[in-house]
Amino acid sequence: MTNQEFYMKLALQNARAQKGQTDPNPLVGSVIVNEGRIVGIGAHLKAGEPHAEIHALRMAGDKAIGGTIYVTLEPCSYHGGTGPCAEAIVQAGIKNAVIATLDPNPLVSGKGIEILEEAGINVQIGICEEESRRMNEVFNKFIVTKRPFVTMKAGSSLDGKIATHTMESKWITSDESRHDVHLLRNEYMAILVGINTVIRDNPALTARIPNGRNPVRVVLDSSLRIPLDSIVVTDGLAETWIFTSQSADREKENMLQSMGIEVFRTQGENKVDPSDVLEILGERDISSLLLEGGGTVHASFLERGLVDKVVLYFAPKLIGGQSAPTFLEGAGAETMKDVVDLVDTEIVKIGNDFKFIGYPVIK
Ligand SMILES: Nc1c(/N=C/[C@@H](O)[C@H](O)[C@H](O)COP(=O)(O)O)[nH]c(=O)[nH]c1=O
Repeated sequence: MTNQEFYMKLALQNARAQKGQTDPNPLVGSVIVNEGRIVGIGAHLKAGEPHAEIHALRMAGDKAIGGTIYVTLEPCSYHGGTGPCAEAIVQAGIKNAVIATLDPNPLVSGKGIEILEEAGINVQIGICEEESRRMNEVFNKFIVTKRPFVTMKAGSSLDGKIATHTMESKWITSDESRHDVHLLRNEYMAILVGINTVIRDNPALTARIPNGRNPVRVVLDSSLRIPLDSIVVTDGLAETWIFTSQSADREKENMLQSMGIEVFRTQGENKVDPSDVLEILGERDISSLLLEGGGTVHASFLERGLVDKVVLYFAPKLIGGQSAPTFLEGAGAETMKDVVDLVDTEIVKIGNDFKFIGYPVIK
């Protein structure tokens, strides 16, 4: 590992530690080094608060003069909350800038670099670029498409079942895995389930970890079948947004709204189109969405190419049963050329379970 990679990885580590706090802003970290010593470290902590570079420059003070700044994302060039970082870096007397990746926002990409270079600062781009881009996979998608980054999550047996054929499902995966799921929920701004999951499991869908941030609970319910005494309707622990269709009962809609539940009537006569859901969530500045099933919902997003990432928790169990539900239902692939391929895959052990992560190839 080169010196530059060492300092950039330290900046990445500081950025990553803020996951779940900075939405809808990206995760950004910065380290300032002068004569072989770290003189400033910073991370963007919360949207609206100072950027990572500003924190690092404040810590470095005069020791920034003649130093090198490492930043995981191109310094901003527009007047955000604390003024443009690129100009602050110039004012502080920094001599070299090492940047992991350019800003994905086409409106500003490259402008920060220009300000640095015009001031005579040596700029190097691309150190740990892939790691930085993957860390901000949510921001990178949302800032360009204004649609949430969608992760499909399931907990299942080795044979892909999410319940027995008698619909028993508590629990398939281990406590450690389910704790990891709550860490995942904490990172996402919204979590989505189909109405069958609400009726069958009556889930809370909250992030039950210390200082956990509960995502907005999104329920696809085309004919407003949701029981009024469901936890997601009555617990008040997080917002619940229900997406329904034109044919849904108005009376039920009014009843839910009187209980503080937002109901979105999408354009479909009897169905809710996932694309409409993503468009509305994007308009409400939801930059990340976790799909928690069931299999029909997963299929409806996956077959439209709307899933950006797959996270599967497999327990070393075999459930079997032709009618036992799996985490992916729907019509399914006709031929092998229609299957969904996953790339950049990773498998980690969690207790006796293992967690699979992969990225669908969008055809
Ligand atoms: N049955 C299982 C899961 N089940 C996932 C969903 O079907 C549940 O309704 C949802 O996680 C319940 O949310 P809660 O009420 O907030 O706990 N998911 C898992 O990873 N492992 C399982 O063994």
